[in-house]
Amino acid sequence: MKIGFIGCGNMASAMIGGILRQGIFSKDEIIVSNLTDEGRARSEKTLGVVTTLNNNEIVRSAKTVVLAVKPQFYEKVLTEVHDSLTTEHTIIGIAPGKTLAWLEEKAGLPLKVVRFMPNTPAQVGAGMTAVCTNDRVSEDELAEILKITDSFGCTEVVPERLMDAAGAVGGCSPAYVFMFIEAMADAAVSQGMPRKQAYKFASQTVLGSAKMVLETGRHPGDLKDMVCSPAGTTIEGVRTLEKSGFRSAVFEALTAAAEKGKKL
Ligand SMILES: NC(=O)c1ccc[n+]([C@@H]2O[C@H](COP(=O)([O-])OP(=O)(O)OC[C@H]3O[C@@H](n4cnc5c(N)ncnc54)[C@H](O)[C@@H]3O)[C@@H](O)[C@H]2O)c1
Ligand code: PRO
Repeated sequence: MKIGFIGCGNMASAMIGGILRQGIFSKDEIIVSNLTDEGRARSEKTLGVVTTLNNNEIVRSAKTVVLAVKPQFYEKVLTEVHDSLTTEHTIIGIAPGKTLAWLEEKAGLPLKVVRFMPNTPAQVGAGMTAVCTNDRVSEDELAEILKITDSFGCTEVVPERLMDAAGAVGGCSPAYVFMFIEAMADAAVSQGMPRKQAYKFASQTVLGSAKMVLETGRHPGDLKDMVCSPAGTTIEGVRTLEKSGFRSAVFEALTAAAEKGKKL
């Protein structure tokens, strides 16, 4: 086995999807653990990878192990697999708040530790992942790790002190963008547009606007100004968004998410 995932829910499935699509590893080189037989059957059916109910089997069969359970279960899982871990292992944490030092301490031996902060758009190969490592991970090993994260989207290597910021602007923000899309579509529906068409307009507009920021390299404010005709329709919407505290609401939401990450 090349890689093992302890827990195979939303995030693990999204990452494995990219790894398989890009041919980084094959189905028989990936092992995942599930809590129940139903979960195991689901992972086999949807991903076709090797499955087990035994977390120690993951650690015994793969040298790279991703901890893909909720942060509340990290300590329990690390205690459970402690005796199977060796200094040859690379442990990858994907939970907010679980630092490199914390992961190494709970693993109980000096090993390679990596943190990913991915997001759910990884499911469609358009993820954004922050990566940091401890100093046992060499440049060559990091390059291999980046092949994994690049398979499900874009990657930025960041210093660990930026992982909570990355969690907010990358990990959590899809939820806020989906809320924005939903609200835009609701408004279009209230103006008479069919629901399905409203989602298409809202989603494609978010996608296209993001693409403009990425591809033109122009300042978002500049791109916003291009849309606002003098005495036109858009600037009226800008006025009401500013009045409703739109920017501040987004600022506060991301700050709250980053601060929560520091406490987990
Ligand atoms: N969902 C996101 O947007 C996102 C983004 C970035 C990081 N993360 C992080 O990814 C991790 C997983 O999140 P998720 O959204 O995939 O959660 P999830 O609930 O979808 O998946 C977790 C899976 O782990 C399984 N599990 C729980 N305890 C287990 C155990 N002891 N052994 C084996 N399996 C066990 C659960 O049955 C579940 O299938 C979390 O730490 C989360 O913070 C999530
Ligand atoms: N989702 C996880 C959470 O809500 C981590 C980032 C995105 O905690």
